[in-house]
Amino acid sequence: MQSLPSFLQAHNTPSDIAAILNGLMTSCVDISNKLQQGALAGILGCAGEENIQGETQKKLDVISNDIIKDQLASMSMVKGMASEEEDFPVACNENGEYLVLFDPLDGSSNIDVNVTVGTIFSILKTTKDVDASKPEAYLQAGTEQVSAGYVLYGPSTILMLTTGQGVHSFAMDPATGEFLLMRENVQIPAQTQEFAINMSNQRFWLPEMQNYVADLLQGEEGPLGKRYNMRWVAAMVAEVHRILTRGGIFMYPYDNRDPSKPGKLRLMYEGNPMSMLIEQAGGKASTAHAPIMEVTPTDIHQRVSVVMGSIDEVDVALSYHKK
Ligand SMILES: O=P(O)(O)OC[C@H]1O[C@](O)(COP(=O)(O)O)[C@@H](O)[C@@H]1O
Ligand SMILES: [Mg+2]
Ligand SMILES: [Mg+2]
Repeated sequence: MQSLPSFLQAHNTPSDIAAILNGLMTSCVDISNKLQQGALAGILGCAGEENIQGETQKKLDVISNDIIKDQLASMSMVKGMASEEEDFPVACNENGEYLVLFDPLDGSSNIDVNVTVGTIFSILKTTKDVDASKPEAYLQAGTEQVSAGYVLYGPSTILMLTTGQGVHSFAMDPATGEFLLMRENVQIPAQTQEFAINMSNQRFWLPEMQNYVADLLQGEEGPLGKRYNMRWVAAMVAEVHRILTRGGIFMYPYDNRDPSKPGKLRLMYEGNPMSMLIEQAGGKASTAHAPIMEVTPTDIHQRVSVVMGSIDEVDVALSYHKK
């Protein structure tokens, strides 16, 4: 089986991008091992701090963030990084030409209940003259990403990766820490009968989303004419992984719980990288009004509403927003 470094080489991945990806995987092996140790290592529970988004940080949010930060800071091609768990971007190496944005631990409310979590990353190209300590340096649209992916820590540890030429999956061999190629050119089925949304927020959604989900729930007796199943893991990595594996639609729509936040998920650390994966696998990713990757970012921590997955089903959801 082909290892990640030899796959990247065989696919002529620019050496700097390959080095960043291999470096990120070194960090993810470390995070995977920490998660395996779990309670035995005394690393579950809260860190006693809040991140810039006002969310309580878990110890493992902080540990994972530090692992990735230390790794990237040592890499000459990394100009700077921005993390969901860091208030401000971190400038790294002056001569670097790449920026790395990441959600070190996605789905962190799952940690204490021993359920799937993940790491999400996005890589942008920059120039040597930018000031990577400034948020403005990172405000590129998702269409500019040169690579994106996630590592899922579940029953096995899996990498889903794109460098703009399809989506490929790798499984970590726990004995060696190597990521080995499992599937090339993953494709999402165009149609689905499975949706994922946090139904407890229903009363906060806009009427368009209320109407679409009401029709999903009517099944074969409703206008969509088919019976749907529902899943909610509470980790975007797991929801997107399910969609890349067997199709589906995942939504974290705008809601009016807090009018200052157009959705819960973060554009730069979650929305953009996951959209690149979904679109590279033949799916579609939208805010409900525009492609997520075409949103012009104004803040590194900004939120975005998300409707992504099987292309035909996403189009059905979007049709409710045009009515
Ligand atoms: O609390 P909810 O509504 O179930 O939220 C779940 C969503 O929040 C997230 O956990 C947010 O990510 P973080 O854990 O990185 O903050 C997503 O992965 C997931 O889709
Ligand atoms: Mg997250
Ligand atoms: Mg997180």
